[in-house]
Amino acid sequence: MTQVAKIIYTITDEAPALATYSFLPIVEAFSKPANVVIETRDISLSGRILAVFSEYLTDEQKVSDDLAYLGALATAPDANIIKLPNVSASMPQLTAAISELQEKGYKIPSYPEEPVTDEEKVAKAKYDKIKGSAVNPVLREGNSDRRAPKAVKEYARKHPHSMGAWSADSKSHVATMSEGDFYGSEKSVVVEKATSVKITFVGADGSEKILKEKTALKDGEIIDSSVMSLSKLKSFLAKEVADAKEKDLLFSIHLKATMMKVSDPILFGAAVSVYFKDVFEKHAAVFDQLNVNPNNGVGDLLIKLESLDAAKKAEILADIDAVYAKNPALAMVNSDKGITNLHVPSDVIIDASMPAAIRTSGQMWGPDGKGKDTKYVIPDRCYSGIYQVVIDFCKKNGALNPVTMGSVSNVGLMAQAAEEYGSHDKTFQMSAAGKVVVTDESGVVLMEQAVEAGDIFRMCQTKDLPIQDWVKLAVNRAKATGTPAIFWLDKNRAHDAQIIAKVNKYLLNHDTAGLDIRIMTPMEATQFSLERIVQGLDTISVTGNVLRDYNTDLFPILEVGTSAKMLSIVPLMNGGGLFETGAGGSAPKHVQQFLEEGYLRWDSLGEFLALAPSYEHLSNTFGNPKAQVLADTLDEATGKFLDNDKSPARKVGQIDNRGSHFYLALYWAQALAAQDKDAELKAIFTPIAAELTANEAKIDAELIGSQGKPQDTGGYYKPDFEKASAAMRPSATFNAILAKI
Ligand SMILES: NC(=O)C1=CN([C@@H]2O[C@H](COP(=O)(O)OP(=O)(O)OC[C@H]3O[C@@H](n4cnc5c(N)ncnc54)[C@H](OP(=O)(O)O)[C@@H]3O)[C@@H](O)[C@H]2O)C=CC1
Ligand SMILES: O=C(O)CCC(=O)C(=O)O
Ligand SMILES: [Mg+2]
Repeated sequence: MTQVAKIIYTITDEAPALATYSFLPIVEAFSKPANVVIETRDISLSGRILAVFSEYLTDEQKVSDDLAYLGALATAPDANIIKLPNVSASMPQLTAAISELQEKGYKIPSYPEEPVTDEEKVAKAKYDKIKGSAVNPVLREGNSDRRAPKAVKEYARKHPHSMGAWSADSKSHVATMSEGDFYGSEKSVVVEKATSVKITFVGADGSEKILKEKTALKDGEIIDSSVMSLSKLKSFLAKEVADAKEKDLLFSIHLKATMMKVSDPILFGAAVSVYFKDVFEKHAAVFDQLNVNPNNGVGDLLIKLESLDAAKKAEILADIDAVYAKNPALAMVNSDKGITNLHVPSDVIIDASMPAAIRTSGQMWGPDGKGKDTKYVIPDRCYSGIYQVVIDFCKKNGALNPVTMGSVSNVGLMAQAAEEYGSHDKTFQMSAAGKVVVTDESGVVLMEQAVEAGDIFRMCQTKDLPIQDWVKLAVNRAKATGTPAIFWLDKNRAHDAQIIAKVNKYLLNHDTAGLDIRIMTPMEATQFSLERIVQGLDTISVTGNVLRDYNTDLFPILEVGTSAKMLSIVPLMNGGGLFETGAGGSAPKHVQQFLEEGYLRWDSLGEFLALAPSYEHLSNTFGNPKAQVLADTLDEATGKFLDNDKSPARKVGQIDNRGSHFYLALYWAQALAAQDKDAELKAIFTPIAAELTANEAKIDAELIGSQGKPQDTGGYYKPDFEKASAAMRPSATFNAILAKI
């Protein structure tokens, strides 16, 4: 164990990174008198790019590989990490970040789309590792416990967010495949003893190609394989495009192209190429020349058209317009700017996009900027059914009511890259027909899947110790709350059947007398939880990694308006603590608003909620009672913050993120001044609280006064520290008081 009681605060991207310029100085100031050191580690997209391309940089430009450091730390017993959301980059985000860094004088290579030289091949491999959800799987050496704290739930009951009314004859629905998907093809095996497996493609002509030489497996590990048929996917999509047109619905597709960085961009690209079939067929030669890849969306296509001569460009744009006229209208991401659901693969991320639509009467926005019933295309059947159950429930019972509804918390199996979210290095698109074979060390065939050219083969791993830990966490939460805990598992899925056997086995290790623990299919569990929710009753959802992600946006967005207000704890399996903030992402829309209007809507409640258990954990691991005082007073301050409604509003002239930080600091200092557990902290914070209280109106005026004009942070993916700090800390009075601590 190291001697210094240390919390690592992560530097990330977009809105949470901006918030950090204002909030971190407060955290540092309040921690210092309690002998708690706050260190930062940069896991932003730009930081991660620079860390792995050192050889292209000058000595001054080189940075340390903080993600590697944190990955190792996460397995240490004294780890204490506050993890803010970071960008899980899609291709368009990655290329934008690379360009920004190049413009700033970093001589890193561009993304080699078609690498030829060895150097290009290495660069592409490095970028592909940075792409997508590259941070969370590294840090998540534990399972997840996410819930809306009582104070947050009470706040929502007192200040209910808007909920769009539901009509019984809403035509909105989920469209999902009936065959040829991952669900339909899944095979699963448990290896009793540690071994390693090889994944090989065997062509119809008998030729062999090793897809992955070696994947190490531990005792009792579950492995699965499944296939998405590209031809069945495309015919399904074509049928749904036609059906949306006939039923006069908006067409939308909901995927997780960030976290599922290999498979889902291909699914997204299939939707783009099916919807815009006429354009892609007619202009195939030009698109080939321009390196157009439908997986990167229409946005990327439009950028590439810029390099054509005016006549050719006009012709293609006219053909695109003809497609819009012929096909159903697309759901919009931003109707003012003409950005559709098919523009950017990372603009529509299922965990946030589906609940947002359900909250808005089951509608999305059409090209005319008006809400309209929508077809929600979620190709694979594994989890799509839960959203249809919620839609049916709202059609029958009307919108849920935040004032009276209960809560669905989550205990999620996540540790050690569990299930689909760890499958990237074992996911491949097939270039020819044949079969994919998974063999163990002794050459025994464990699984075999038939494939056609274009199909996606995927293998997942789920380790046994994380499953044991997850079952334990579920039992502990059920005991602590007296609430039913439902395992969302479908015995008809090969993978889930293996998990069910392990759950039944490991539940026997615990005293479950008097607890209500059940196993239901995801669709049954959704129905059961909703029936309870409308009676004001709580239910724990105990789920695998994907449903952990989906449920921790779905229920919070309906219950408390946003997943930003979630407590999100990851008890690391080796004893450390990872405290994630909220359950949502990096809210790119908020950055745009800040740059244009000087108003930052990001709600840091997730950061406040994460920090308290982090201090508490630190107090326990390092025997530092002052840290416990910080935790208790921070909780008190957060309660008062909610009572007094000091979260950011939405518009210029009202309190924003920076104002919310001031109020938290004010209430925190007041709570530290009022407590009697630690005389030293009381003495330090009494004058600070008095000064903050006396200057409340002045500070508030300085903060509000800075709003309403464009801001310069010196960069999007790599802001300039001085400029961003100045923009985020505009109250000289507040800064001067903080400096006195
Ligand atoms: N843990 C992580 O690291 C995660 C990272 N991401 C990444 O975030 C980026 C954007 O993803 P996206 O799906 O758009 O998700 P976001 O959560 O960033 O945005 C969706 C919407 O959620 C609301 N929201 C989320 N957090 C807050 C907050 N703290 N305060 C106020 N509102 C909030 C806003 O909604 P409204 O406008 O309705 O108020 C926002 O526009 C992607 O790059 C993605 O990879 C996504 C999820 C998790
Ligand atoms: O890692 C990511 O890309 C997103 C994570 C996420 O959405 C979640 O854990 O809720
Ligand atoms: Mg999520």
